[in-house]
Amino acid sequence: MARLLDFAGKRKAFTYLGCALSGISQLLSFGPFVCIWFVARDLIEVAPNWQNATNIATYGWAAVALAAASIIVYFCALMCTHLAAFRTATNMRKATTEHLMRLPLGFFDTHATGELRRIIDGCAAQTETLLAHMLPDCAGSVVMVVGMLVMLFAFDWRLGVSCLVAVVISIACLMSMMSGKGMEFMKQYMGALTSMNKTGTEYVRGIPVVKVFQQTVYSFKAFHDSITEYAAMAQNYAVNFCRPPQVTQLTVLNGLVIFLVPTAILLAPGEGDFARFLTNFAFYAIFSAIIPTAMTKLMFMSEAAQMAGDAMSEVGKLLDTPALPVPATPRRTNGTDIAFDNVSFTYEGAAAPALDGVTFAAPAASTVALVGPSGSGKSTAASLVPRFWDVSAGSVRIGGTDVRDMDPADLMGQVAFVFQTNQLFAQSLADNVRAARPDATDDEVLAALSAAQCDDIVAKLPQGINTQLGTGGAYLSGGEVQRVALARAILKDAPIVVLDEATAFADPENEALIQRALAHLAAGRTVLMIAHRLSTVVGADNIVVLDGGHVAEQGTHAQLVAAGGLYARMWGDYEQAVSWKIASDATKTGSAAPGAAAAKGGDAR
Ligand SMILES: Nc1ncnc2c1ncn2[C@@H]1O[C@H](COP(=O)(O)OP(=O)(O)OP(=O)(O)O)[C@@H](O)[C@H]1O
Repeated sequence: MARLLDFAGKRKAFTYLGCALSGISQLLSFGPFVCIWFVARDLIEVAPNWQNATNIATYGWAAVALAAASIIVYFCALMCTHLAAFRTATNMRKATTEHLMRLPLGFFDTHATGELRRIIDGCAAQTETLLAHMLPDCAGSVVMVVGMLVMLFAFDWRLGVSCLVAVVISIACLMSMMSGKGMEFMKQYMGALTSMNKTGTEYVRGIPVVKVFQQTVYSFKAFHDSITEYAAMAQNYAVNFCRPPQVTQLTVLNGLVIFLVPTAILLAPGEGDFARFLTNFAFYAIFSAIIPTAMTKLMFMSEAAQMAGDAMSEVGKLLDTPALPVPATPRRTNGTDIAFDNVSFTYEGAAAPALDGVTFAAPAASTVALVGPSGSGKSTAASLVPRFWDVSAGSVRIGGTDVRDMDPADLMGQVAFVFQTNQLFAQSLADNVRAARPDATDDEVLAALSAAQCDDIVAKLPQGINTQLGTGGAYLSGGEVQRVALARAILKDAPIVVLDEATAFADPENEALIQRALAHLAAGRTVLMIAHRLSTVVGADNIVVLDGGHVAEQGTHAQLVAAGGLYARMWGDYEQAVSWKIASDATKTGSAAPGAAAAKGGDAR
């Protein structure tokens, strides 16, 4: 609770004020019952001459005034706790989101999107209910229980004790549900909920695969299993664990009369002042109606506390995940050359290193290409430059400064990274490009788009750069998305550019445009690029060939082809593949009727 309330910042005081007001509201709510006792006493004293009871109206109005005051104070209490609860949830979401930004990328490989969404959003929402409603209700319930005990003994302690039996049984039932086993159940329940969220998100993302292969939800085994596990857990919790104590509690509370009536029948014969005794009995019979309300509030409070406790532990685990270390006294870099010095890197939990003793240099304003078979470590090497991960051994330096010694914001300012798969947000095209530099003007955005060969994209969008992209808006092809990503990198105007497979989704037409955009982006910058299509790296100043995490060879295209090593073999394979494609295109074009060949313009091209 202390850690939770810390998130409220200055609004923490509102929580305390809200709880105090809720307690006052409860005290005021006892008022009408006391008034009823006075009314009953006056009526019984003058019976059957009811007209002699003179203060009935006064007590009636007092009861109405106290009930109204209780409601108004409770409303104010909820206003206060809601103000604190919303701030707490907001600050929690901010803290977790900000912390995510500082975590190494590897964290996102081991934590699914659905799981993180539940922690950031779901957990904050879970604490909202506790702080906004349950906590003031709990404060009110505590006052209610204490007040109830005072009231129970104020008029006739023997009738009070008979009501108390139900309260004691009810509290025992609550305690049994909150016991060690109950907490364990709640943890498992929350775990099942998280797993369902996680696999559910993966399922939604995988729907295209499910549809293409004509599968059903049952074939998405992880999702199906998590639903059945959740259902079994919820049923087990509700039916086997909670039902016996709940049934006992509700029966006892709603059957208070079971204890009260026999006690009254036993005591009545020995009473000297029977009228007073009858008044007290009437009071207890009416007052006992609020006992179930108090106990139900306590029950909801205990459930909300368990859920908030679980939420806090999830949020705590996320916030305790170590962020990438930030240097105490960051060093600035003077140059834009990149140097890998004996770099080794092993993924968490992996048996073998992805990179082992990799050394190469990319002088300022040069273009260096990373090539090699699949899984040789190209993407891993590229990710070490902007510190998506930290090296296990050796160092990556920019302008002679180890990237780990640089201020992360400074490092990010120096490097533009174009990913293999690029994410466009459901915003306008302009805002998507502006993600690289939020203060860029429309003219600067247009210039970047034009340099990235996106003029045709802007021209075909109904509202130009202000057209909404994504759900409910315009859709772009893979190659077009790639060019927009290059526009982002151009707008960022960083001196170092890392390109991970920039032509991955390009058709021949798009590839030509992307190559032109790349030429624009590379001018005067240090470029580290990964490309599978070897044609795109022929002009690179240096080609580093990786194989199994080692540098197999490096040099210019001509030098490597002449050396007759791995690159020469890859180049040979590439040329063969291209000649096969040309041959198959020629066959297709040749065998088709002239009209069909014209219609198949794309193939002929
Ligand atoms: N997040 C990860 N966790 C564990 N191992 C990983 C992770 N990412 C990559 N690897 C492993 O590290 C090695 C290098 O992978 P990397 O993606 O850098 O290769 P690559 O040369 O870029 O491959 P490709 O050309 O297919 O994209 C591979 O053996 C891969 O299985």
